[in-house]
Amino acid sequence: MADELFPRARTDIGPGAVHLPDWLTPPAQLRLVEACRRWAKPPAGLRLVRTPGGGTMTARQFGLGWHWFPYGYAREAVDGDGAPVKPMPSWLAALGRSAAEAAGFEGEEAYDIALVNFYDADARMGMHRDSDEKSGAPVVSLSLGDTCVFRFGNPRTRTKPYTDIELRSGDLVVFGGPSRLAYHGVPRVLPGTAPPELGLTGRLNITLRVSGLGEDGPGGP
Ligand SMILES: O=C(O)CCC(=O)C(=O)O
Ligand SMILES: [Fe+2]
Repeated sequence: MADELFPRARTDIGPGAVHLPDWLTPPAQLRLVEACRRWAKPPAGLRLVRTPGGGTMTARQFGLGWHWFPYGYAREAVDGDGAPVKPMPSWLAALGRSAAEAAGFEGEEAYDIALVNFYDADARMGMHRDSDEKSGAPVVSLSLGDTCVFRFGNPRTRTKPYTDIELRSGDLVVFGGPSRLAYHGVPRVLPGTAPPELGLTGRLNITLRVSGLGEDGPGGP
């Protein structure tokens, strides 16, 4: 949605947390959506995530490189079909690196996890911290499709202070440093706001992360 006179500005949303609007070009967005459609198919494809309390997450998910489950990482879809997780493509790892650099971070560790969430119109994500990784490298978050409200808080409490921002297709958020373990969530998706050329009903979010779990994971040497 390019409905402003002025481009949206790069904004700090916390110490070490930055929002870079329109970071992905429209063709790059389309390539990522097409790739997500391929990866989302079985084996180890898009699944409903059950939480230990007996609930289900409303966003459906799959991983590349490592499989996230509540609450840890495995090399197989241990809470899904049990199949080996698909490898993390080197081009996606490189995209993670360049996104972190665009946000002002430098680091040597390779991005070896992609977690992809698919939100339909009613899906949300409660306030949580990304705390199952063993590395302090910044989390890179790419948004595709429908706009959402993204709530970015602080590392101490899942309540205020927090900032609500709109994430649109192509936007990048990177959070590291003092905000690496900040609580964040997605209170709502704005249905029907995806760029029409993506042909996507809903929202995809890709977070790229460094596992810190070692070299010999899927897609490793
Ligand atoms: O969908 C988003 O923007 C956030 C996703 C997220 O927080 C996560 O996957 O841990
Ligand atoms: Fe998260």
